[in-house]
Amino acid sequence: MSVPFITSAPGKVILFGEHSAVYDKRAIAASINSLRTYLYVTESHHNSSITLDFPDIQFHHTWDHSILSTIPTPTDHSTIDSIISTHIHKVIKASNIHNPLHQNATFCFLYLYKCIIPTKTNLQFKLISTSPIGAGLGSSAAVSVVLSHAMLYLNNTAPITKDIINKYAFLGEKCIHGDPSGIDNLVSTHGGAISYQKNGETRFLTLSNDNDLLLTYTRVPRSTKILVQNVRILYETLPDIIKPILDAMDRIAVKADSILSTHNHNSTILAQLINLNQALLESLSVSHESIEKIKLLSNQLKIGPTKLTGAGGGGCTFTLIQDKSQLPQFKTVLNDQYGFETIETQLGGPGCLIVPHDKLTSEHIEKLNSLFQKIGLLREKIDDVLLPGPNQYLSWE
Ligand SMILES: Nc1ncnc2c1ncn2[C@@H]1O[C@H](COP(=O)(O)OP(=O)(O)O)[C@@H](O)[C@H]1O
Ligand SMILES: C[C@@](O)(CCOP(=O)(O)O)CC(=O)O
Ligand SMILES: [Mg+2]
Repeated sequence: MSVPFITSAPGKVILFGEHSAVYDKRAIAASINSLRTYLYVTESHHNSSITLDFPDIQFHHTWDHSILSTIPTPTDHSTIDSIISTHIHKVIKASNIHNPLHQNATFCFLYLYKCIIPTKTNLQFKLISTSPIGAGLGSSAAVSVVLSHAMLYLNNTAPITKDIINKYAFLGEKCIHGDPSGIDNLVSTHGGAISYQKNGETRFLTLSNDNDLLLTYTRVPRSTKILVQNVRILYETLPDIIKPILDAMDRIAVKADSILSTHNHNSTILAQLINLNQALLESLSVSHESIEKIKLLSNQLKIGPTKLTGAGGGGCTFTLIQDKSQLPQFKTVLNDQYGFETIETQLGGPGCLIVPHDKLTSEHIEKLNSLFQKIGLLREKIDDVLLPGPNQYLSWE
């Protein structure tokens, strides 16, 4: 068997079009080159079993394969089958898994497992992330991508393409989100910057180098699935009012696409589009007082426009940095007065990557075994061993 090996996928920022993307409107998102999710797959110590070790959400579980074989194998890999879903929920209940984060992750894992590698056993899946979870940075998509990539590698029956990884990652997002647009898994699979419309054209964009953003993590937990459901209720209750709002969000993303597709990015108009998109998201009740605090402060200090990213309700914002003179004060107030975490990052990093079994040396394996044993590691410590880039320790491909 081709273990151990490791896969990884980036987090993402939705620059324009979250929520409206679910209604087939255009959206623009980009990967984050410094925040990634990693999946280390090794042989399991428990015979004929599957073990999940997800320390970021304090979840660890082992199933004997006889339990998993009670779940039927899906035939259609493009949608969630209700009968199979019922069987998986029965296994989750019988396994006494009650925490919603654990249930989401388990359902996603088991559905993809039954689709891609239903007969494989004696495997352990260890997953860690440097990206905040449930924060609007696409952690659910990154989990879906690393699991899909790993299982397709274990299946080893067909060439692995980014398109097939994305297809299964979209299925994984459906397990966690319920009604995803597909933009999160697409950006986490391919990396870079993407202009996307669910039933329209997908275009890869080239971001200019001066895309300095400050990410601010409010530490306010929230569930994308619930936030997306709430917008759906609003849409079905007041369609004549909500449809024009979604149409306006679409036009903002289309305008931003036209600006980002040229080389002289008009930052004044981009700033206006960011502010307009944020205002429309507030009209859908997906903002939060923590987000408003960051937006007001960035305006007061004339840093640049601030907008929530992802489903909202807390989570993260991004601020397009147009004037750095007050940036130290901005970060100090956010960190010390509000207790938020600020992350300076670049957009447009690589998508999903793998270090296959034959590219891991015994030294690499020793280091990975030690790293994945530890919990609560600082982001820098994880990056030193795992982060892909010009000075990478592992041979990512
Ligand atoms: N590092 C991780 N370990 C285990 N599960 C994770 C991890 N990151 C994300 N998840 C799963 O994804 C879910 C969060 O998805 P979601 O609510 O869409 O937030 P996000 O905005 O981060 O995508 C969690 O409930 C959990 O099931
Ligand atoms: C709200 C939405 O537009 C983005 C969700 O992003 P996240 O899961 O909060 O990172 C949903 C979607 O596009 O699938
Ligand atoms: Mg998500």
